[in-house]
Amino acid sequence: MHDEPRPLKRSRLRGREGQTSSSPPKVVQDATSPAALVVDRRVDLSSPRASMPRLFSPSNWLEPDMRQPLGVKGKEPLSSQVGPTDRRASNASVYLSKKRKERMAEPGILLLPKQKVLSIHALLKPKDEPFTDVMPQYEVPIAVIHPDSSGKEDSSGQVVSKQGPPASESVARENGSNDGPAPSTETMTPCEPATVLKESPSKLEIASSSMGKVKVSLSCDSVLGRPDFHMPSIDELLQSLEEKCLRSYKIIDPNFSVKNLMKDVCETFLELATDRSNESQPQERIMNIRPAIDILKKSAARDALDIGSKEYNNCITVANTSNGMTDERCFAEAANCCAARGEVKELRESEVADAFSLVVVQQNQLTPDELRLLHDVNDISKGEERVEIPWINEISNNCPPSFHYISQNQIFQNAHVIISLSKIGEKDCCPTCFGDCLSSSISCACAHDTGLNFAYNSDGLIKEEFLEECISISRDPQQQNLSFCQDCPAERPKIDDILERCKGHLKRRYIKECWSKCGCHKLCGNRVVQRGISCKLQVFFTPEGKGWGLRTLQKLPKGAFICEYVGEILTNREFFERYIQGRHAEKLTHPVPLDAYWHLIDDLKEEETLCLDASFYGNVARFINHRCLDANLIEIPVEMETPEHHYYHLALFTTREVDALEELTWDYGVDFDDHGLPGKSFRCQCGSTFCRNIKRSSRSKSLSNAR
Ligand SMILES: C[S@@+](CC[C@H](N)C(=O)[O-])C[C@H]1O[C@@H](n2cnc3c(N)ncnc32)[C@H](O)[C@@H]1O
Repeated sequence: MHDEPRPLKRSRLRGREGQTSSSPPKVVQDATSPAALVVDRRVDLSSPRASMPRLFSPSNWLEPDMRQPLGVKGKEPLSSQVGPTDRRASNASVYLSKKRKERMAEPGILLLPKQKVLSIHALLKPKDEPFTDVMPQYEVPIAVIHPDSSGKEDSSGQVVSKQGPPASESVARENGSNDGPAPSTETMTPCEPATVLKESPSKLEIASSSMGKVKVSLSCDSVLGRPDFHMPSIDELLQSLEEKCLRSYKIIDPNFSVKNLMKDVCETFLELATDRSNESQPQERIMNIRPAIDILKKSAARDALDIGSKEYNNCITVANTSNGMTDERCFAEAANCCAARGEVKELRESEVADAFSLVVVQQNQLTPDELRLLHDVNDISKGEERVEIPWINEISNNCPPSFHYISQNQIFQNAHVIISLSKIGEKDCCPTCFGDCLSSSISCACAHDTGLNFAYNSDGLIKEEFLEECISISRDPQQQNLSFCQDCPAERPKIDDILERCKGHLKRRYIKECWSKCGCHKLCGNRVVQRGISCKLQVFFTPEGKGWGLRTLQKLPKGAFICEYVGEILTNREFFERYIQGRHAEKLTHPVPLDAYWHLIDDLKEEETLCLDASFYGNVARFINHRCLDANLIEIPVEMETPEHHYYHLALFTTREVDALEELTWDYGVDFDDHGLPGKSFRCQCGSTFCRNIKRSSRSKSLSNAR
């Protein structure tokens, strides 16, 4: 988009030479002019705001050689996505009025304060108009807002109309007045496409038809543009605009949609033009589809368009879905459906309510907590991590589920996790070490748990041998890798049920990292997990029906630390109670038992049998999907501040080299034949040859094929 070249502007003004700018334009019929042009004022697309640099886009994360693949859909050129109706409508040559105040002050401008508009223009109520054989198949715009007061004038300086009855005539008809000439529907002709595009390089247009429809259209003339001009897809354009709005204009609602903003423009236009706000029948009142949450009350984006409705800032649309969840997306989707079809469809309250059981709530009903749960598209961690973790949805309009992002485990209530320096004995730390423990010729005490050898190499990766051992323990469900409790803590909370036999716990290898009582540097090679996430990750919506997932935006080597599985630390009983109270009904996350030490202690107290629950509080690991057996991540317990193993950190490392944009997965250890336990009720879509959720017959076939 670029500013209009001067010669063109002059040519458009040619017909006005010799006129004073204050001469009031008249409305006449003209069979040769492209559209009915009544009022003009343009949005300056070349304003500094409009050309603000994109500070960030998910694709900026990519290494240069991988930027291309991210765009999954919407690759058709814009022109091919514009249906005949769109083209015809864009031909209606209508422009957005920017500031009502300014307009009123400017000479030669026809858009007046509301009452006057009503008395002059034909933008009143949508009403039934008889269709005759000669009428076009589509609705004919009867009013156009034109970029400047010069408008589309004939040589006498009159504003001209082609398709419809002049606005003043329609109003006269509406009012039952016989003063003006009768509107002649027979003279209406279809809008011819493209003529406007040739005349103006870039402009925002609003067209309104006698049927009460309003359409916003953006014209951008490539011929007059730069030589490097190329046509972006509509999806590309919307995504880029949305990112710009979210970032540059500080609109923090991830549901913000440019399509909806355009729809807002239409709705507000119609409102202003027809005084709909005063309509008495609420069920027929057109509902304003607004950007779901206008937190800043007055966004700069809105400023730029200055839609100017008083109540705009006070109302947001929130959908109440049938399952009782609050979801503003339904509404946006409904609007987007229309927009996707190239229509600016008016959603009436009754229609919307039927479809989604929507209610409109006031913005001030959102609690600070709810606002906090909205996800920043550029960083779902909200600054909690060392790196930004963007999220993207290339499949639908859904945004990630609400949860509190935490980067470190937090105790819910009863979990017995005592972090005390006095509990860390000589054998659990290395106070005399200095700098990097890995570079010392003698392994320190912190390497004891890993066979006098650190688990990490100098590149910060898990050493091959240690990693392979961890993988084989986790993937081989043989008896020798399992231990069984006499009195399994996992079974104890089910007090009313028949206690089941311990299902076994994996005998895991541990990593012991240096910590506060150690003398080494924070950058010591034996401190990897505690330094947090360092690779480029992205939360994305999976196309296979697994919901959200996590992927890497860079190629990762084998043994690389990805993230810790972070959540609330609950006792087993607390989790069980949470589960039976139904608090997990809508949550997809699973409890992760910290059970690696259970079998070694006979009288493990209840408050020491812990699990992690990331449903309500968690980090990015809560998006990692399950893959049976051959997942590219593995979880390894990491001990830091508490030497007794009943509480530990669970860190995820790559089991192999992982390509950029590959989804990251780990094996939850789900037993798909066990239907009794929380969080196991999904139909696995992992796609692995070793999937445990496929029917036994096909599983054995695929396993034997694999061998
Ligand atoms: C820890 S969450 C992972 C993130 C989740 N996909 C989301 O959208 O929030 C686990 C849930 O993801 C879904 N899921 C994970 N792995 C899956 C798989 N292999 N096939 C189908 N659904 C899966 C299931 O609904 C499961 O309950």
